[in-house]
Amino acid sequence: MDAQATQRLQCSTLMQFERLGRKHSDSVKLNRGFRESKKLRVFFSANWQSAKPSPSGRKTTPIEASRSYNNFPASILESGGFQDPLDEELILKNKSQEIKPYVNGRCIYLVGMMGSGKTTVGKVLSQVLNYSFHDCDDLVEEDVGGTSVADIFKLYGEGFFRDKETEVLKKLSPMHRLVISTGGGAVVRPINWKYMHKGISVWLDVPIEALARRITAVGTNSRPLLHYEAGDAYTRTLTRLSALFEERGEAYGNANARVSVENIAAKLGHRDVSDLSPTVIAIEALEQIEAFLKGEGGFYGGY
Ligand SMILES: Nc1ncnc2c1ncn2[C@@H]1O[C@H](COP(=O)(O)OP(=O)(O)OP(=O)(O)O)[C@@H](O)[C@H]1O
Ligand SMILES: O=C(O)C1=C[C@@H](O)[C@@H](O)[C@H](O)C1
Repeated sequence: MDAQATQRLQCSTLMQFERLGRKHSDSVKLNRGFRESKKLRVFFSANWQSAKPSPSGRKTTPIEASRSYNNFPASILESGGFQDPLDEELILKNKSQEIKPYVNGRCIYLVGMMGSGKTTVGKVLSQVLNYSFHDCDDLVEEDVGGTSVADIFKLYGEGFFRDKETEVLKKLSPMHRLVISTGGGAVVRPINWKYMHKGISVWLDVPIEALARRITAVGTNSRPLLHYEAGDAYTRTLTRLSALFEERGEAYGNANARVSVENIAAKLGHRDVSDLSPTVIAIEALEQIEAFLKGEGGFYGGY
């Protein structure tokens, strides 16, 4: 990235913090040493915290953000937690506007295990980027005359399903301005990566235990690969997911960007990844996409 582009990005994030600060309070202190020390620290006053309770009734804690210039733009989530949904929405909107020109219409492919939130987070991303959302499983079902994924597995077998999945990815690959939730197993076929690499791929990395909890809550009817193990529902799901992840963990690593919900939770001081809203995860996805674009070598330089 050239120096001018770097400077533009710094200014934009700085302004984003400033805008947030002005919206809520006049008492934002920006560390004056930022440019010299190459660090930005933003403090929102305790004043603001008491003047503006979160709609959920939770008391928000003072926010402190520390940005390292070296890995700029590192996640805005290091701020210590924007617990107000309105703040999350605003940050998401600003971030999407900031990086949209650089994404330049490329499709975003979300990959990850079953239940990792590809559909939920994908819809948030598509809305904020003004892209269309597509779910590969739905497209396969349509292609097979409205047959459910579970029935496709039962009637025609997994190989047939995987062929259809590849066909769908091939059809999507020349398109633009889509957010695509891929099937959990789409990563295993190298040919699928050829298609997905036409866009930007993002791996939603969620711990197996959290996946098993989510899936157990909604049931495994639509997830035929989870129908085999014995035991209670949670243990069965966990066992099967663990085996699948053993096979696929490496393949998910082919994605251009990785969103680790464990990392987000750690940054925000949450003990449970289930406390993270889809909006916060979407913000991190945009941050990681941005980091990928920076690393593409010269892409930002054209702007
Ligand atoms: N951030 C989140 N916190 C808690 N629950 C979530 C979160 N994101 C998604 N879920 C829940 O987890 C379940 C699976 O989510 P979703 O359908 O988005 O995952 P998916 O990756 O698209 O799954 P699949 O590949 O199996 O279709 C849903 O019940 C959803 O409501
Ligand atoms: O993880 C998988 O292999 C799958 C995930 C689902 O999205 C579906 O694509 C199908 O049930 C297979």
